[in-house]
Amino acid sequence: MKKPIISFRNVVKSYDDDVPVLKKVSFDIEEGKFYTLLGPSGCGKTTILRMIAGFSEPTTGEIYFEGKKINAIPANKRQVNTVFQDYALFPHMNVFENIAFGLKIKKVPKEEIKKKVKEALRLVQLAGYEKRGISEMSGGQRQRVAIARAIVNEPKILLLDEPLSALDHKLRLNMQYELRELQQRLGITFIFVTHDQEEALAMSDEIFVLNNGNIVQSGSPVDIYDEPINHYVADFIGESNIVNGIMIKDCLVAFAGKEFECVDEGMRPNEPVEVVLRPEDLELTDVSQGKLRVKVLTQLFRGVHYEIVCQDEMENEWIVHSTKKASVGSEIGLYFDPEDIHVMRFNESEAEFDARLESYEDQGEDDETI
Ligand SMILES: Nc1ncnc2c1ncn2[C@@H]1O[C@H](COP(=O)(O)OP(=O)(O)OP(=O)(O)O)[C@@H](O)[C@H]1O
Repeated sequence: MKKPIISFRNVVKSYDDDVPVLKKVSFDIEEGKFYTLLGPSGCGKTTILRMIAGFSEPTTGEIYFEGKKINAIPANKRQVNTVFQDYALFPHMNVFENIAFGLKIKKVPKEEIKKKVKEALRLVQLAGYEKRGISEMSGGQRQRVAIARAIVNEPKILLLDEPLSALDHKLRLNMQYELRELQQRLGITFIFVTHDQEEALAMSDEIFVLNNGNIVQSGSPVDIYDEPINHYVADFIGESNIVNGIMIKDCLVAFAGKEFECVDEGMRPNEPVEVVLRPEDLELTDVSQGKLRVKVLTQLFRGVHYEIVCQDEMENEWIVHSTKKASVGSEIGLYFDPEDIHVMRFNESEAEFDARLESYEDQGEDDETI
């Protein structure tokens, strides 16, 4: 890994001597990538963002920016800008004044401000909107003004705290695409917070999945979707069938009363495991060709596919997403390939996540302006 732009080492955050809201969190952020902090409400995503921005300090542990400790560096001395959920635009100012605000405070010369605001507006595809009032802009346009206001300062890191949550579904999808494209064009590091797994999968280079003050897994969207580390991640990232099983030996797992060839290795013989099969990886077939014999319990039309709930002979329920229809009450077969089976250890812990972090040495310098 390249030298990280941001590193957290054993960062704990507690309020009022309570149970910590972040419990010894360690991670590295590489420059120029799109990161997403993903997790349910209250898991600590915004707390991490606020500490990167400099609005809040760790109770214990260290935060580094390009190798320098920045725990106590105030927000205005960091090369970091934030786009907030509610955009926090000034309603009485026009678009130009909103975007120019920070530069004016920094006493940047007028001509330079004009040039920078124009460029920022071009980047968010709002060229020519300088004189518009904020109240005359749509939700998506306000969102873009908020982004322009953040990027006009040329930050090295842009933090985005659920910036799409106020938008309707279609606009949200458009903005996902635009944000991703903007990040690639600017080449700066984006750290995006969301509780929406589809958004995280669509936009990110790297996802950190959080639960209850811990990072439980980090990786590319495909890694996290295909190889969830535990039940929580498998359940949170997309719909999953999760059943208990036994890893008989390398590449052979038993569940639902049968043995199946798989691709997982490295577990103890006869280790109890959880087995994940994604609904879209299950194919409906004849009983004779299926690997599992199931009875169809319910079927719902979901637009792109049917969602079919079946039950096997051991009474495990299986959700199947299929473009084919099934008949409720009929007996059918489910077919899947060995690589569609994802085997997870029980109790894959956060301590193991920390151990997997590459060690990043020479981080001993004290706080200083960066
Ligand atoms: N200033 C504060 N004082 C006390 N507790 C706080 C404070 N700020 C946050 N918390 C608590 O810390 C925990 C984590 O909050 P945080 O805002 O980081 O979660 P989140 O994952 O961003 O959630 P959401 O998606 O709802 O914004 C929550 O239990 C919250 O109540």
